[in-house]
Amino acid sequence: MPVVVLIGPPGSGKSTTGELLAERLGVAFRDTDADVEQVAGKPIGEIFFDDGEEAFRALEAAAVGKALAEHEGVLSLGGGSILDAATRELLAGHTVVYLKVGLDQAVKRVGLASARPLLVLNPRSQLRKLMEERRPLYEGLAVLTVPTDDLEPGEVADQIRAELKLESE
Ligand SMILES: Nc1ncnc2c1ncn2[C@@H]1O[C@H](COP(=O)(O)OP(=O)(O)OP(=O)(O)O)[C@@H](O)[C@H]1O
Ligand SMILES: O=C(O)C1=C[C@@H](O)[C@@H](O)[C@H](O)C1
Ligand SMILES: [Mg+2]
Repeated sequence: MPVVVLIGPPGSGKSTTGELLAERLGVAFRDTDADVEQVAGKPIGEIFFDDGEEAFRALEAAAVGKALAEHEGVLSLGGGSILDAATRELLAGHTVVYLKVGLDQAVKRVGLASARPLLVLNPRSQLRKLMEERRPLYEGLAVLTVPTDDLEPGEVADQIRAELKLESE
């Protein structure tokens, strides 16, 4: 079972913070977005473009199920993976941490990073919509919520360690 499962919208820092947290705990890091890309043999943007979001979500649900079953370290989930009801059920009993981010910060952060297929056109209004839709799902799944707006990724990682009393291996 993963030590910690990170959830949150695009730009919340799941990949960045997850990698740092794993490093500090001395455990492996895994990101289901990378798992999906490996299975599909192409980047997420191309999966959306060639096969559509539904096909991506099916690959994602399978990747999350597999990672939850076999990964022992820190696991970051794709931002929209919690839209799937079966995935939400699988997350029960896991140490799920919600990385919370405000709209302004999220817009800034995704603007800095590589293209995200759902945010190509008008990232601010797309992000606002998906954050509003998903907030109750993220909140309902989390055993810990960390507001990240005023923290560096390393500080977020340290807060998770402290709040969950996680020891390095
Ligand atoms: N706490 C933070 N403070 C400042 N910048 C951050 C923070 N967390 C992440 N970032 C930056 O924001 C960008 C997006 O972060 P990251 O890719 O980790 O988000 P994500 O939650 O994994 O997004 P996605 O759902 O699209 O995979 C990166 O450029 C990263 O360096
Ligand atoms: O929030 C989302 O729906 C997404 C987030 C990313 O992690 C990727 O899984 C993909 O870009 C979709
Ligand atoms: Mg990510």
